Amino acid sequence: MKVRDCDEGDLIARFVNVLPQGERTIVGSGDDCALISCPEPSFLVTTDTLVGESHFLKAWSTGAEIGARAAAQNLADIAAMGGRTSALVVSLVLRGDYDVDWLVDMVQAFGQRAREAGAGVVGGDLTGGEELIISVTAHGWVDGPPVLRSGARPGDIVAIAGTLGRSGAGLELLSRRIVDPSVHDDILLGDFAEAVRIYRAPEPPLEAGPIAARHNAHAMMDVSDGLVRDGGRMARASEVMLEIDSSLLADDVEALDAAAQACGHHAMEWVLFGGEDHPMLATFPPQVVLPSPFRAIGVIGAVSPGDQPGIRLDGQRLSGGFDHFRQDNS
Ligand SMILES: Nc1ncnc2c1ncn2[C@@H]1O[C@H](COP(=O)(O)OP(=O)(O)O)[C@@H](O)[C@H]1O
Ligand SMILES: Cc1ncc(C[n+]2csc(CCOP(=O)(O)OP(=O)(O)O)c2C)c(N)n1
Ligand SMILES: [Mg+2]
Repeated sequence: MKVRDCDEGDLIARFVNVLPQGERTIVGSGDDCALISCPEPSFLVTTDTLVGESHFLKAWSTGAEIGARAAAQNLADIAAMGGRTSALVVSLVLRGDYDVDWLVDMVQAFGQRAREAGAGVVGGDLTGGEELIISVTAHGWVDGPPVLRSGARPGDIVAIAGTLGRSGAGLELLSRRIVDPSVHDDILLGDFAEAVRIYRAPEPPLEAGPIAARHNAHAMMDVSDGLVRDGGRMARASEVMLEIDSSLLADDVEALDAAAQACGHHAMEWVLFGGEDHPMLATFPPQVVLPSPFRAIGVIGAVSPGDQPGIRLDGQRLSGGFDHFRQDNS
C-alpha cells in the first residue's frame, strides 16, 4: 500500500501504534499539544531536520536506519547537555508514492531509539512534498547544572566517548560503490560493517552525557560536523585552545584501516573531519579520573596573546569539516 492510498488519520494511527508513550507524558499524540511533566524548573529543547539526498539516501538506507538516524541525532543533542530526553515530536514531509510499510518501519525504528532512551514520541505533523524531510524536536531535562560548550578551561583534559570517523568512512565507501548500497548484512559487509552501519544509523553513547555531568565535566557537545569543526566551536565558545594529541586517536584510525586502504584515503582525515558519529566531546578538570566510556584525546590550552581560539593537532592548527553551505567539506 502507498501513502496516497491512506488518509492522514489512518497513517497517524499506524504510527501511534508503534510509538512509545514516555514516562513523563501526561497527554500524548492526538490533541492540539502533548502535555509533558517537567518537575525541574527548566527544560532542554533542541531541533534538527534531516533531508533526503542531504543526510541520507533512500537507496542506501532502509526506512528503519533512517528513522534510527533521525532519533539518534536529536537524542545526542540532549545528552550533550548532560541531559535525558523526555519527549520527541516528529514532522514528516512525504510523497504519495512511498510505501506505507517502509514508512511504518521508519517510524517504529525512530520510536525504538526513543524508547531505549526512556523518551516518548508524543506528536508531530504530516505534509506532502517532493523530498523526504524528517524534522524532529526533542525535549529533556538535566539533573543539576547543564554542561555547556563554553565551560572549557586551560588545564582541562579533552575527552571523547563514542566513535570518530566511522560515519565519514561509511559515506565514502557507499558513495564510491566500494560497498554495494543494497547490502545491509554485517557479515557480508565484513571489515566495512561498523563504518557503514554507523553512517546509516549513528550509535551515540547517550548515557555518557549524564555521566559526564555527574563527573563535573566543564564543557560538552556532540560531534556532528567533525571533531575539528565542532572542537573549534567549543574552543571559540570557551575562548581556549583544544590541543589534540594524534597518538590518542590511534584506535579510531586503526579501526578504519581496511576502509582507508580500500578508498586510498588517510583514516586520520575521517577521524578529524568526518561528522555524524555523534560522540560526546567533553572537557574535565585535570584532577578527575575520567569516567567510562570517556577516553582522553588531548588537553585544553590557553590562547596565546594575539592568537585566536581554535583546535590544534600536535601543535598544528586545523580547520575544516562539514558545512551545508560551503564547498570545502572534507
Ligand atoms: N534557524 C535558526 N535560528 C536560530 N538558531 C539556530 C537556527 N539554526 C541553528 N540555530 C542554533 O545554532 C546553534 C548551532 O546549530 P547546529 O550547528 O545545528 O547545532 P547542532 O550540531 O547541535 O545541531 C544551535 O544552538 C542552534 O539552535
Ligand atoms: C547522502 C549524504 N551526503 C552527505 C552526507 C554528509 N553530511 C550530511 S549532514 C552532515 C553533518 C551533520 O548534519 P547537520 O545538519 O549539520 O547536523 P547538526 O550539526 O545540525 O546536528 C554530514 C557530514 C550524508 N550524511 N549523506
Ligand atoms: Mg542542528
